Amino acid sequence: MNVLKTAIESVLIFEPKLFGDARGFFMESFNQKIFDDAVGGHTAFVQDNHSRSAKGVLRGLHFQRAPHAQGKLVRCAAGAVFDVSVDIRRDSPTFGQWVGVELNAENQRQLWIPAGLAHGFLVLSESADFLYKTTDYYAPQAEGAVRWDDPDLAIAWPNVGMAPLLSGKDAAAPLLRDAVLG
Ligand SMILES: Cc1cn([C@H]2C[C@H](O)[C@@H](COP(=O)(O)OP(=O)(O)O[C@H]3O[C@H](C)C(=O)[C@H](O)[C@H]3O)O2)c(=O)[nH]c1=O
Repeated sequence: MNVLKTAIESVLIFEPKLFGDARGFFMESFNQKIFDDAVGGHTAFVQDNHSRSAKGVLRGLHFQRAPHAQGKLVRCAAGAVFDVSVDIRRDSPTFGQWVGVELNAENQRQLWIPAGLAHGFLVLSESADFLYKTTDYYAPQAEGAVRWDDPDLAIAWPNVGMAPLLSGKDAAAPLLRDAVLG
């Protein structure tokens, strides 16, 4: 497992080792010891999620407020997505900065998004199966969202030849300054 740092402290890219042969491939998609060593301490996951989306679907930018903030270890098992993490921690030196990385079934890359950051992704392939582990349970009463196209964030979403397909919730999401500072 190769671990890469990003522009946001503690947001990490994991590149698992794929063992290919005539049958296909094998990889360890999660190893608790490797993960804990990489993030610097034991991290317990309590929930696994799986969503499937068509091309052009954009889910996000979402977060759960404390004390229900979720750390997320995300990957794209089939297809390809542009995955984004945004630092919305008001006291962070990288507040308002974002990291974007393509996760796909070829590279099987994973992104670690610590609790307190917002997360979203745009589907690049005809369909994408998105799997992730979370460090806390779903708490809809604590859910927050930030607009995917917030001009202060200026996220460089790839052009997939269509307007993003959003849920009603995401289409109505507030700007970061209203979601977090307001
Ligand atoms: C997240 C979640 C949702 N649900 C139910 C609630 C709704 O009836 C349905 C769809 O929920 P939602 O539209 O919020 O799903 P996404 O838009 O994929 O939300 C996720 O998208 C971004 C990318 C994230 O990082 C979060 O994990 C999460 O906010 O699943 C559950 O039962 N449990 C859950 O943990």
